[in-house]
Amino acid sequence: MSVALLGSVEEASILDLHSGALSLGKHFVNLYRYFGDKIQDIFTEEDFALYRDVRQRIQQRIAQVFGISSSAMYLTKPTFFSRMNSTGAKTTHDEYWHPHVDKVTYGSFDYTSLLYLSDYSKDFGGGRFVFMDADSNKTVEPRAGRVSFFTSGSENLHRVEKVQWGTRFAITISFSCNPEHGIADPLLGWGLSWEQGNPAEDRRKGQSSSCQVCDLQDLGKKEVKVFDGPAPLEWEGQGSINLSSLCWEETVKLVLTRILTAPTPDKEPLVSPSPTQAFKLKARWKKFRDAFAKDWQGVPYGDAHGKGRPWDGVCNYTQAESQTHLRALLTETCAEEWDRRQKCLLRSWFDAFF
Ligand SMILES: O=C(O)CCC(=O)C(=O)O
Ligand SMILES: [Fe+2]
Repeated sequence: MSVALLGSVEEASILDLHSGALSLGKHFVNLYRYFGDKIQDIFTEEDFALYRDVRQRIQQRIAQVFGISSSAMYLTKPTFFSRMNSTGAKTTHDEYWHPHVDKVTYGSFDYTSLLYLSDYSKDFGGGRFVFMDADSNKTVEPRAGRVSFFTSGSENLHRVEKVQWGTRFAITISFSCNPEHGIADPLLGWGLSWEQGNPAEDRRKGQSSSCQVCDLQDLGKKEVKVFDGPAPLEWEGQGSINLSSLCWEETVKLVLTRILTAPTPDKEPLVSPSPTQAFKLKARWKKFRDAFAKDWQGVPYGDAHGKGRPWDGVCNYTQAESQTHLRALLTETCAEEWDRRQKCLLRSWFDAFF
């Protein structure tokens, strides 16, 4: 399976190796469920090893930069490849450009990392990542091999500019400090034993799921047409999969491989902590809360950004509810994480090679 597969429909799309979720037009399909043991024609063990090694390398780097123990970080979900292009979003879950806080959107995230797989201004235009800061926005230009990482709370409100042309690939890999939110690395074998359950899902039982597995299971019952060759026009948007595109896009694989083999250079962090940062951040919490209320005035949060994004289960509430939730989150974070967070660098990035 592949990032290239993401190219089979013309809008923003995601591929989650953990759950097997792949967005196709207005739907999600579960690749593991769909392909069963044929998944071995699509993915290889090496693909999964590559993904796992990149994940480990990013995790170690985050731990090092933020001064925490790598063993206290747990891979959490959703973790996914994304593909964005300039074609208008077909569903609200494609609307990646809204300002958001990952902790609110995804629930379990404590640290977000984004590994970019294509170059701003060469492979695509627009599509820069913007930290929406109180004083001024700070922008990260995606570059193949660049990893941007940051704490997932409201100190890092952000958005992605709309992609103007070309195609932008990235992987979102996120970590939780709560072992309860941990998931295992994806394994090729999951595709073979999907019916017996997915170990990562089992570990999350009893927890409000932010993943789309339920939707996928429903979708799994529907017919998805698989064909070889170009998609007949009338199948477009009907969840068709082009088998000929089911291979790792070579450039993407190359980038991942180069990341693993290159030494990690020491680079200045994108944003350095300052003595006054703690004060600024406290103001930031308030500003965010106010901005949040204004931005989403009259818009049920779930409709605009939650229900439309099946992996955003955590956001399926109204604006008033989301504000209550956010307030609770702020209080909780202030109490439990504030000290730790303000001691940390809040953001950093490195280029894995170049
Ligand atoms: O792809 C990116 O640069 C960021 C995407 C993002 O903010 C998200 O998925 O939460
Ligand atoms: Fe985000």
